[in-house]
Amino acid sequence: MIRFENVTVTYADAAAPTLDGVDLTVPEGELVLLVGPSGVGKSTLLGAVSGLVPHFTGGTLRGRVTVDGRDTRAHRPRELADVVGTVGQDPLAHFVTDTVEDELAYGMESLGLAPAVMRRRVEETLDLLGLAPLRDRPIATLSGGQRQRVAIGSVLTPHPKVLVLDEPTSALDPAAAEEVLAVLQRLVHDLGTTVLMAEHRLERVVQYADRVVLLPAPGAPVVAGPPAEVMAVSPVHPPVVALGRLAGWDPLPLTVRDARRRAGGLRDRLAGLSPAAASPGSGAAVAAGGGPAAAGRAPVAPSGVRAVLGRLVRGGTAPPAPEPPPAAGAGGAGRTVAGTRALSVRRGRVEALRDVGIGVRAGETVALMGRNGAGKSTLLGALVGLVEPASGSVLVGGRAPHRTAPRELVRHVGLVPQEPRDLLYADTVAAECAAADADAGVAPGACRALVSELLPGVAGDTHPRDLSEGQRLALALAVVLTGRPPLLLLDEPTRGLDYAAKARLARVLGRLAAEGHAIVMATHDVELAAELADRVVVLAEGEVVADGPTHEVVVSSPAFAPQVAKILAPQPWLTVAQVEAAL
Ligand SMILES: Nc1ncnc2c1ncn2[C@@H]1O[C@H](COP(=O)(O)OP(=O)(O)OP(=O)(O)O)[C@@H](O)[C@H]1O
Ligand SMILES: Nc1ncnc2c1ncn2[C@@H]1O[C@H](COP(=O)(O)OP(=O)(O)OP(=O)(O)O)[C@@H](O)[C@H]1O
Repeated sequence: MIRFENVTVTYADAAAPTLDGVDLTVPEGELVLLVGPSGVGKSTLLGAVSGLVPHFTGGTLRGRVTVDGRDTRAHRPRELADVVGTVGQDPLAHFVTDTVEDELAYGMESLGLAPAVMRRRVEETLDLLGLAPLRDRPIATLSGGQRQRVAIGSVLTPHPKVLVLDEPTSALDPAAAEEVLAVLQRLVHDLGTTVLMAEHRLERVVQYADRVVLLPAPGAPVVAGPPAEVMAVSPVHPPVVALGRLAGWDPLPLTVRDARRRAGGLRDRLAGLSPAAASPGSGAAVAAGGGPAAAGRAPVAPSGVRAVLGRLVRGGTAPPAPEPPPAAGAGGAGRTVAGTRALSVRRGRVEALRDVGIGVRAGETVALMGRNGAGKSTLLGALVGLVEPASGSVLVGGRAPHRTAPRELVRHVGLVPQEPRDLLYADTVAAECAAADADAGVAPGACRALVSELLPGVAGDTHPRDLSEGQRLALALAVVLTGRPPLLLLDEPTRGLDYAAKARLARVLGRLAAEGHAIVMATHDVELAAELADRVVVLAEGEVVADGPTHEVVVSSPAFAPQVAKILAPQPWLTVAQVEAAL
């Protein structure tokens, strides 16, 4: 159904091709998973199928890509729309209407489907994706995960033969991700739909794949085959595979269930041992950047987030340095740096937070978890003064954020928003980093070194808009981390990041926590939470429903337990690193 014949894609001004001589066949009615490190070219490959590459991205495509017999270079994306449905990494960029219901109908309208069919499919899709309560909502008021569901729903309704999905579960809570994958699998099985999907969270998806296609390194030949065979050699693999490789299991299990069946011996070896406290904060491997370049482009759109936070103190005099973080007690958390008391927040008609009381201490890393729309981003927003309390109070560094001047507030708190684009405004990575260094009043080069530590190989002269998703997130993280605020807020900080990059992020954050910075991250990434958080706070419909040490909260919940915990239960292990250290 999809065919690549000797396909080479080279972006304008790039030193080397992003894809080089790719040959690939995706048969009709298969679910094929595309995997590979951050920035390797997965989105580029998907774009060549939907026609976005090179029609919208520029650059050159040599060779031939056909979808259902149509050459994607000869057909613009619009002319492929009846065959291919595409969900990109940034759904917001592709929404064409204002409300949920209209967006679900739009694709069918442009294909001229009968009104009765349209009506039926909209209703089906609203139910399928849990969107019925949101049907009249303006899309602009939806949470990140709610938007991602709408984006997925809007490509399902026209029933295209081919679905091309770029990290479709990145903003979804674990249960929603399972639902979406079950829906996709049903389309593949029942309708013969062909699905090509790129994902980083392999623990969520690999068991649904008929085949896996691996891009191992930029420009390297693709490796395609049955999931277990590719996972055995892949540089990116889920914890279940990492554990299987560590324990020498053969064949390699891809599911928790298969791994549990083989785990008896490993459990025996681990009996009587206990997980050592993780110490991620050591060593700074700094690699130089290098790679493709892009010409100057229009600035990335500004946004409310940036206007209020972080990057506002630009030009002119350097801002006051951030307050040094209060010292943490040896091995334990220090004094409270931020907190809420009986906090309620309204957003439009929605009571997004209700009676929330939490405190965050110096040196503590807190994971905020909970369903899409539970109020996680709203809580982070309240901590930086982006949203006002309806009742109750918020204090950060002793101040009420919404009443504190931004210039003062940035000394106490920094936020990496869910959409990293919102934070970036310069024309190049280098300029962005220079501004971040100046804003923070630190030596030039600090931000750039952080970018390279998080994700080696990001070229300094690239326009932030041309970065891959993971590269852009690494840049946004570096910009905020350069400011070293005492309270660091991260909204879903792993989109586009491969496992190695996540481990490096964990190391950087671990270092900051050890120095006394407090970290609060809203995340659906249960593996990251297990690795990094001391404490997990679970929100449900705006209320705190659990708050406690990570191992207690996540292990007691099937939705939030990491793979290793499920495999080795009832033993107390959460991560492969813990198991490896103990053996
Ligand atoms: N429009 C563009 N112009 C120039 N370079 C680009 C453009 N789009 C992507 N690139 C570069 O091509 C490389 C591959 O990017 P791509 O988005 O395909 O990677 P990816 O594997 O999808 O990454 P991620 O996992 O982070 O989403 C990156 O180095 C990126 O900077
Ligand atoms: N401007 C707005 N008007 C109306 N409702 C809003 C607005 N902004 C957010 N909401 C609603 O408030 C609730 C909380 O949203 P929030 O973004 O805090 O959720 P979240 O837990 O971060 O979700 P996700 O996991 O999907 O990112 C959601 O139901 C959302 O639809």
